[in-house]
Amino acid sequence: MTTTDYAGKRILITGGTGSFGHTVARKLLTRDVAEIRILSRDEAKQDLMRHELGDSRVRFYVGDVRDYLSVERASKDVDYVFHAAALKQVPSCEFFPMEAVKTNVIGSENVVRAAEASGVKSLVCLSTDKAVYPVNAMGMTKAMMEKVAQSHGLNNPHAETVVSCVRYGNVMYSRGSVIPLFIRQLRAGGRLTVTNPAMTRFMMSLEDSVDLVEFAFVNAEQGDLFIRKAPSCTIGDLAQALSNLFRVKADINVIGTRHAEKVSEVLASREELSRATDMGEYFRITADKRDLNYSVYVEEGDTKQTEYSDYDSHTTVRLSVGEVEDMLLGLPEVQEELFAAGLTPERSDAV
Ligand SMILES: O=c1ccn([C@@H]2O[C@H](COP(=O)(O)OP(=O)(O)O[C@H]3O[C@H](CO)[C@@H](O)[C@H](O)[C@H]3O)[C@@H](O)[C@H]2O)c(=O)[nH]1
Repeated sequence: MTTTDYAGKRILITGGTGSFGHTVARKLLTRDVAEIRILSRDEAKQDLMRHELGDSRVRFYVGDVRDYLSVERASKDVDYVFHAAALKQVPSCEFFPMEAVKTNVIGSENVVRAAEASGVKSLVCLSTDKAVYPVNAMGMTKAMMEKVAQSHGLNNPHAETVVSCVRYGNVMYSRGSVIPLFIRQLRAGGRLTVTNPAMTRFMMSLEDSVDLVEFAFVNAEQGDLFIRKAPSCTIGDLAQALSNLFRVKADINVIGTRHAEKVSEVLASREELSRATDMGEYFRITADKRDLNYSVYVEEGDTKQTEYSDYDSHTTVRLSVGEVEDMLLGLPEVQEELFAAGLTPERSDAV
């Protein structure tokens, strides 16, 4: 999709008041879009966003993806949908798994159904690496969301709406995540709560994640799932990089892993990679498009799977402490935090 493909189009962002929604909306407003709709539950956040963006092309719909009618209303006459509404916090989903089912699974099905009913051209659903070999309710429900998205094409060969998914790693400085937490702790004296210094996570900027969704809109065929290749770092190195930037000698307090955390994450499994296309910075993983008549397919085991290994945050390109500092310095939020602390946003030697 080129810039002009958005011209005159209506775009719906579910869960649109979050950091992803803000970034996408800002980007789209620089193009000639007819309308951006934000569907979300929190009217106060909507009001804040309305004032921040100050553009009459942005319209706000109070509603909940759990409620089909509210999704249907927001989807009417829409061309493209970014489905970002989700329960994303691992610990809260552990305590309230059925709430995760309602939003992430049933809510996503509502979004798919409403998109098809409204003749939407393309819908991209945002998923996470935690959906691969999931061990927590957040990941399990996101894995189910991916299945719901893929089954749309399987069950509707003449579907009008192309439904695809993208999987992210950790989006740096996202709300409630470890980077803003460590910064707060550094600015409050430097006692850092580190779960396990050896844990690794894929690191992506918000811009990278928005690019990934746009890539999906341009390239998606029914049921595709896209990932963007990403480097990783250990949480110990992340803590060290932030300590260096904020010139604070951190006092590391190892608190142990939280509910249902993994020591590393997998962005794509070996089984998926065996049917993926390497597109340079991205992988396209196609849906298994066989129907239920398995007997008509040639009986051949998939030997290719053994040639691949998981795309795992322990084995992908590993960032050094200095490289993590460079990535952090590229984030406007970290620059602002450094200015607020009276510091110059630049690399510094280990403290
Ligand atoms: O006080 C803390 C909190 C977290 N961590 C560690 O920091 C890493 C990142 O944690 P966090 O930023 O909370 O992210 P995740 O739990 O990995 O989950 C995030 O990343 C997912 C993608 O994998 C998103 O889907 C989720 O919404 C988002 O919360 C993990 O290794 C944590 O163990 C600490 O060391 N100390």
